[in-house]
Amino acid sequence: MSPSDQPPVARSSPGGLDAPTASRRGVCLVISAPSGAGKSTIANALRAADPLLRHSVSVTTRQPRPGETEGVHYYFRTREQFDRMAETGELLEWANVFGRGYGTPRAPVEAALASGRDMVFDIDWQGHRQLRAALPGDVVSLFVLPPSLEVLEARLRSRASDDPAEIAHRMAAARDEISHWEEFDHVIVNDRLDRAIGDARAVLVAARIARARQTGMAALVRSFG
Ligand SMILES: Nc1nc2c(ncn2[C@@H]2O[C@H](COP(=O)(O)OP(=O)(O)O)[C@@H](O)[C@H]2O)c(=O)[nH]1
Ligand SMILES: Nc1ncnc2c1ncn2[C@@H]1O[C@H](COP(=O)(O)OP(=O)(O)O)[C@@H](O)[C@H]1O
Repeated sequence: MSPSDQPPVARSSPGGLDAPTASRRGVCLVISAPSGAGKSTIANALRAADPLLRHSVSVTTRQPRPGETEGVHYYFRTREQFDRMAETGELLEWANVFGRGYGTPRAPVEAALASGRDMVFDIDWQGHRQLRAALPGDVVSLFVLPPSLEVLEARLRSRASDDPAEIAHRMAAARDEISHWEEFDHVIVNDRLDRAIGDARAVLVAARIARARQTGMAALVRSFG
């Protein structure tokens, strides 16, 4: 293999921070968990350590929480606007979660993957299923478990972003979300946050290496004409 055929594996760090290349399609890291288990915290930590990792900003019909910004945390839309986006194919996947619409805009994902950018998705199990079907071979998934349901409830309360009725709704849905854990490639328990972030980072690095190997093999096979 000549140096130019080398797959674009990270050389400077195990995190794969090299500049993206069009010859290497990006990978999608899906992180799912019951509400309050820590998936946003983990996804934010991954992105903070890796500015090239893109966050897929979802569309939702729920109200913004204090501190949430349009276009950064979510695109906040009415139910009518959301339904129109779903009907016209603007959403790569969508689902109703806790009685609200949530969906992934299609165009940014397709552009990012084609230009070799990796993306992290904070979506539920329904979105994970749809994304896997829509982007075969591009998705690696991670399910985050809380140490216990008691800790999960305590985290939802301490986050103080939802009223007691909404917290009760989310706790009632937690068992159902957790029942889908076997559909995911990897499962971690978010007990100590630093360890959970390290585990998530290892999943991302492994996905990048696997993708680089595929790309490297394709380049090698092409070189035989
Ligand atoms: N299918 C799907 N689920 C989403 C999307 N965006 C967010 N979700 C999920 O919707 C649920 C509620 O999200 P949110 O209201 O932000 O609450 P949080 O998860 O407790 O911070 C979570 O399970 C998210 O993973 C999306 O684009 N598609
Ligand atoms: N390992 C952890 N230990 C203690 N608190 C945590 C841990 N991980 C996350 N948290 C806290 O729990 C709350 C819920 O986390 P968040 O990332 O918002 O969950 P999710 O996105 O899954 O709904 C937040 O207040 C967060 O700071």
